[in-house]
Amino acid sequence: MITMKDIIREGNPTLREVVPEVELPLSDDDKTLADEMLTFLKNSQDPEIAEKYNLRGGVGLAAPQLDKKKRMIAVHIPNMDPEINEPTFSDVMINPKIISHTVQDACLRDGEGCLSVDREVPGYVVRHARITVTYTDVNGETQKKKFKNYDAIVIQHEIDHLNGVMFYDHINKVQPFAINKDVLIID
Ligand SMILES: O=C(O)C[C@@H](Cc1ccccc1)[C@H](O)SCc1ccccc1
Ligand code: NI
Repeated sequence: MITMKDIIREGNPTLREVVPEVELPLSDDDKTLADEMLTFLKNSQDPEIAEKYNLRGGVGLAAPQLDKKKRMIAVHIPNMDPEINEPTFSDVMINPKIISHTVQDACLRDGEGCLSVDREVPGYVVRHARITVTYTDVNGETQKKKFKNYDAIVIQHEIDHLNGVMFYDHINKVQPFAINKDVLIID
């Protein structure tokens, strides 16, 4: 079971590497890794399990955060409507690629954090408002999906991890909350 001790922190050079594609068809080890990554996110969102194992809540996790140099990310985004128990999106994305995006940008009003960063870094993290992503799923099927709003932000945060990019790289160093007027602010 993945716990916080398995997640590498900023300063580890792996977080700054562009990691290679996952070889297909998936090996048994990679299938196990994919399953464990998604299970970590579900555990981290379960109050009892998270407390028992001292897990930080996460909606996304990239293999390099586990010191695994592979282009693999897990995403498990709960529905904001507490009445709806189903996540808005939950999958492991292998060799994900943003094939198109809007000119319009977006950012989270509250900024971003990272399981590999044990500090607050305030500021707007400006990203594409909507993206189209292709990836291979754990069954070897090619997927092409469109994402917007929070889901698009999370997936871009995770794909950044495959390219050695940290969320604070996107924050304006001089004016962290300066954004141009047509950037969509997501609550
Ligand atoms: O470190 C990671 O990659 C996982 C991040 C992803 C993320 C953070 C902020 C904005 C978008 C994506 C964790 O999910 S950070 C913890 C968290 C948990 C719930 C909601 C927002 C952030
Ligand atoms: Ni992160």
